[in-house]
Amino acid sequence: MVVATSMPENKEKAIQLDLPVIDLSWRRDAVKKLAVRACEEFGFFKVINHGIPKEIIERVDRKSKEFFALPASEKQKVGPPNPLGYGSKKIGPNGDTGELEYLLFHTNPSSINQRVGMINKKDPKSFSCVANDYVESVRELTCKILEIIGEGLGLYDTKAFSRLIRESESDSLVRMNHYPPYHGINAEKELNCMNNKDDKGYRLGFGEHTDPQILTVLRSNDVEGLQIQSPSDCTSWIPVKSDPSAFFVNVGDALQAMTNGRLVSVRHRAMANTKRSRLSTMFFAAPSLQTSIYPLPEMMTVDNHQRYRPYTWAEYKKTMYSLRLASNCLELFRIDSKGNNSMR
Ligand SMILES: C=C1C[C@]23C[C@@]1(O)CC[C@H]2[C@@]12CC[C@H](O)[C@@](C)(C(=O)O1)[C@H]2[C@@H]3C(=O)O
Ligand SMILES: O=C(O)CCC(=O)C(=O)O
Ligand SMILES: [Fe+2]
Repeated sequence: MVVATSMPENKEKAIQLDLPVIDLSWRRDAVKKLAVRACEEFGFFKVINHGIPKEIIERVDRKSKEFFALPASEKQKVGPPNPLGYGSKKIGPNGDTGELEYLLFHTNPSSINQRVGMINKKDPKSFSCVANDYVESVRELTCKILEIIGEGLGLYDTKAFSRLIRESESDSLVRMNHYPPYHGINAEKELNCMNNKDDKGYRLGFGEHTDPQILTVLRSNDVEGLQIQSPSDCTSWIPVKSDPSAFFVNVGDALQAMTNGRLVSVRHRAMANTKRSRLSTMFFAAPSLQTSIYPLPEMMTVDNHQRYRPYTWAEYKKTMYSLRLASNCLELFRIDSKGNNSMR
């Protein structure tokens, strides 16, 4: 049910919407139908009863909080985000900025060990062990969700997506974002004069974009901020109610391409709250660099021609890193009904 609640002057409509919730303890038959429907309509859903032990989640939350509380000089020891490392306010290589700091790592255990070993010299393994345990549990959850989606789509090979993430060469990433609160004596007043804020005075934390990978699995603390673009209207943003006990799943560009546009890579953004820190952790599930991504034959029919040209994940990454955050990278790989592509 969609309800327009207000029409603020900044032209962005605030809408309320019941976002899809998938309970993994439900019957498989129901879960697969609902997951596919959610990915078609919103490109997004919330997962509850996911089975990831509370201790794994609590430990990663604690480590992330401890890391971001360190002095800047300590955090910088991780190295600048090129693109992996520790970053503050700068997002990507093309001038994008946001009110956040972050850690971005490859998910293979040695990548995390190498980079974070620099921080806690007394106990170099503690951050990496906690992060690696988290990554492995969330990788498993991601594969389970991808298999549910594969079944829901009626694929002959229901593991076609999950196999790419289980590969040892998978290029999956993990990101920890910290959106600090905005203090200062005149915080509220200053915010009212700032650009990059919404009608509640929240500042833009991470600007609008789609995720380029196959699937993103996100978890956050209880501070809201994530918003997804309404499927029916590109100027409306739907705030996602925070739920630290749940995971939030969104379709990425590669899954949109492999399903020939049936599942949608949703545009989303994160706002920074004025009063409290938002902490979020994302697992970006990606294939290996040499994997060829193309619409699966089962996703094409006489009425639905091939919508994207084949590309390797390495080619897509190169293109995406040449673009600004808000760009629509997948559009450059689209082909029309005559098979023409604008990039070639
Ligand atoms: C501005 C950029 C940051 C980004 C790479 C890009 O050139 C465009 C896509 C951005 C994004 C969004 C989702 C993920 O957070 C991310 C790690 C990714 O794979 O694509 C970031 C990139 C980044 O921060 O390096
Ligand atoms: O931090 C968040 O809540 C979302 C961040 C995000 O979308 C991203 O890092 O790609
Ligand atoms: Fe994202």
